[in-house]
Amino acid sequence: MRASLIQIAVDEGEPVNSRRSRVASLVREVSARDGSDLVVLPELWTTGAFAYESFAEEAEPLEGPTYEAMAKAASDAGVWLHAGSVPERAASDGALYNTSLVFSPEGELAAAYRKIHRFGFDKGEAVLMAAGSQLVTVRTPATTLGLATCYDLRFPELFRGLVDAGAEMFVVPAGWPERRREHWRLLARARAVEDQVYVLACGTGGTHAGVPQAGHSVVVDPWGEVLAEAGDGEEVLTVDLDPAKVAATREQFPALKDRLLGQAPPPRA
Ligand SMILES: NC(=O)CCC(=O)C(=O)O
Repeated sequence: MRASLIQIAVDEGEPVNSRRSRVASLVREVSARDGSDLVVLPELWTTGAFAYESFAEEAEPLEGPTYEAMAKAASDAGVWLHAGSVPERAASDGALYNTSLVFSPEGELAAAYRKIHRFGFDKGEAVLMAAGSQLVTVRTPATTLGLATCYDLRFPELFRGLVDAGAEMFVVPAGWPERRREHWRLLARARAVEDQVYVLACGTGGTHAGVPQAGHSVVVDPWGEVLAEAGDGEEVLTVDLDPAKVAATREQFPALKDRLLGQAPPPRA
């Protein structure tokens, strides 16, 4: 299985419509050039994850312009496409969500994941957006993807939930800032090692809303080895993955079997 992560540079000088068509073209070009089975884009690449004032302005219904452009790009390219996330204005409750979209090679929506942990504490995304409440996995012919977004990476219990739901590959779009780049690199490897899965973590480059982005999209294997890592500009990482390595790693080093599943945690001394 071949995966390509497209680390987009999100700079505010580029209008959202131009970036949307540019990214759709990139999905087609990269898939054709590299023979990718799965293409991954970052979090909130239309606005930038820190461009809080643009969220409401650029919000889209689920089946909005980004959905349409990405569904078409996936079917034109014939790839599974994790299209990163969009600021979604929900038809049901009018709330704003940070929603990831995954399309099948036929251009059908395979899954939508609303980010559960919103970043910003008492400002930014944490107050502007509503929280998702459901774990989402996607069964593809090659593997089962577990979905998470950016700040979610700091919450290992979410990923354990995805493992229990059958995930073998975590796909994590992000808009992580340069200032905490080492947290990003560390946490991506930690999630891979503790859950014995592949981690495909795709961030943004560039600077928006005055926040330089970390870049450093990374692919980690179930043993914690970094298979590929980007720099801080716009860049494509293409990597061959062996889904069977997940089961092999879990058999060779069966630490997941030692979890205290269904038991209360040990009492305090
Ligand atoms: N967009 C985000 O979720 C940013 C997360 C972040 O900056 C951090 O966890 O640190």
